[in-house]
Amino acid sequence: MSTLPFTKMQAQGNDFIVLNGLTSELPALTEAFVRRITERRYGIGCDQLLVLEKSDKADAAMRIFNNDGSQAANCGNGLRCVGHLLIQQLGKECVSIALADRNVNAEATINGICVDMGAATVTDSSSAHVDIHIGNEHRVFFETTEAFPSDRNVEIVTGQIASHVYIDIIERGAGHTLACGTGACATAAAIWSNEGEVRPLTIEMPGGTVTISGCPKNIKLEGPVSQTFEGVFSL
Ligand SMILES: N[C@@H](CCC[C@H](N)C(=O)O)C(=O)O
Repeated sequence: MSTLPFTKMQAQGNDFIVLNGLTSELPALTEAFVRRITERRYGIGCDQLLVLEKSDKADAAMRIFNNDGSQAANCGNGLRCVGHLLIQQLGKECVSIALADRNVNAEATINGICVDMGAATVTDSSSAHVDIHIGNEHRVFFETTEAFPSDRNVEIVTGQIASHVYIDIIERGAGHTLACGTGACATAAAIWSNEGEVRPLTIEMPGGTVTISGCPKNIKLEGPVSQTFEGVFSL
């Protein structure tokens, strides 16, 4: 039986398996394989599988798979976790990570890891919600008077006190999660759009807190991450 090395990481309880294709040979990333390794009882278990590959335009390319087997275009918490791993492995202060539609930079700060997420764009809105594109798609609800869509990530604003914003999350492809990095960015971008003012916000999620700063053209996502364990998966 062959084995596959993996690293388990988390950011505010949003948990990831990282497979490093820069240092090990990977199996075919079929939907069946993704569902098996991400399953919490028969596999290792996680919200998202992150796969690192070689890139000619960044320190590494990152592919993202939800635990239902679907692929995703962005993952803010995953970028912070992989940023932390690459900073340690490469001994650099700042690392670059390539996604399908953008390159992001990650650096270590006093508060954990900060990632320059690139642009977050408002694509639609109603009195109840604002839609945001940040590589992947989000609908941020300020009132729950409309049905939740299943084709995008959903953030529900449950309270706001000054610059502290409380949200719940239902992720496309992973269901309820304790935190979502792109969801935190989308929430800030939706609030900036509604208020007509750009200011740093603290986003409080069920699993922990992140800070959002920068501006809609380049949102910064910052907060702690940790490596929880390393192991080998039996193929
Ligand atoms: N947890 C992530 C988002 C992961 C992908 C998302 N479920 C999608 O399908 O777009 C984050 O931290 O951003």
